[in-house]
Amino acid sequence: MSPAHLRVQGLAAGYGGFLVLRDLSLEAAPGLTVILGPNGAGKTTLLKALAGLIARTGDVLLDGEPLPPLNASAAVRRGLSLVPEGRQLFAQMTVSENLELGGWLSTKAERTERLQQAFADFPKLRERAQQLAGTMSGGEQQMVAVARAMMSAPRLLLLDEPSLGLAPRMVDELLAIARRIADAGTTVLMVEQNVRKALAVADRGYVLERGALVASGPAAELARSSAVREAYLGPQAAANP
Ligand SMILES: Nc1ncnc2c1ncn2[C@@H]1O[C@H](COP(=O)(O)OP(=O)(O)OP(=O)(O)O)[C@@H](O)[C@H]1O
Repeated sequence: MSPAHLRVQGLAAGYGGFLVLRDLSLEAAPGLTVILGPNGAGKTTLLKALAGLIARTGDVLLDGEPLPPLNASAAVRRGLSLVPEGRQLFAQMTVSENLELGGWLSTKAERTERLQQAFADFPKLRERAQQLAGTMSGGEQQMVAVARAMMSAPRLLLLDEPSLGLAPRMVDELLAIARRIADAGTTVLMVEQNVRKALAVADRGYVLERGALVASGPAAELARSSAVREAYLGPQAAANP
C-alpha cells in the first residue's frame, strides 16, 4: 500500500464557542512533516481535530477522499492513528496489554502478528513486555505509545510532541523512530517543540502561531529562515547562520 497523502483546506476548530484554528490549509505528503509553534498556538488542537476527537469544519482529504469530522473510529479505519500528548497509557496494565489495545479494530491474528512486529521494531519493549506501563521511564513510555499507535498498521501517524519531557538522548531516539516510521512507508505528521532537532529529521514543516500558519517549506529551508531562527532558535542562531 502506498503512503497516505493528507490535504487540509480551510480547517477551523476549537472548544465550545472558542475558535482556536481558523482557515488552516496544509498538507502531509509521504515522509515526515513537522508542525512547530509556541505553546497555545493550536498544534494539539489540530491533531485532535484531524483524529476526529473534536469538532471541526473545512475539508480534510485523505488520499483525495473526505475524512468525516468527529468520528475517531472512522479515522482509524481509514488508516489514521494518533499518539496523544502525554502518552496516555494505561499505567496499571502491562506493556503487552497496552500494545494489544492499540489493535482494537484488528482481528486476533493481525494483533498477534503486529505485536511481534512491534517487538522486532522496539526490542526494548520485548524485554519489558510484562512490566506495568506506569513503571517505565518517560522515554520508554513514549516508545510504548508510538508502538501502540502502530498496532493499527496506520498509513498516517499523528505524533503529538514525542520528545516532551525527555532527556536529550531519548529525544534523539524518539525523533529517529519517527524518521524510521516515515521511511518505512507511514506518512508522519508530528508536532514538536524541539525546533532544531525536529527540523533536522523532518522533510517539511509548518509554523503555527495563534491558530494561523506563519511559515512553511522544506525543513532545511525553515531551519535557515531568519524568522524561524529568531523566534525559535535564539538570537545567537540568528546571528550565526
Ligand atoms: N479542552 C479545552 N477546552 C478549552 N480550551 C482549550 C482546550 N484545550 C486547549 N484549549 C485552548 O486552545 C488553545 C490551543 O491549545 P493547544 O493545546 O492546541 O496548543 P498547542 O499549540 O498544542 O500548545 P502546547 O505546545 O502548549 O501543547 C489554547 O489557548 C488552549 O488554552
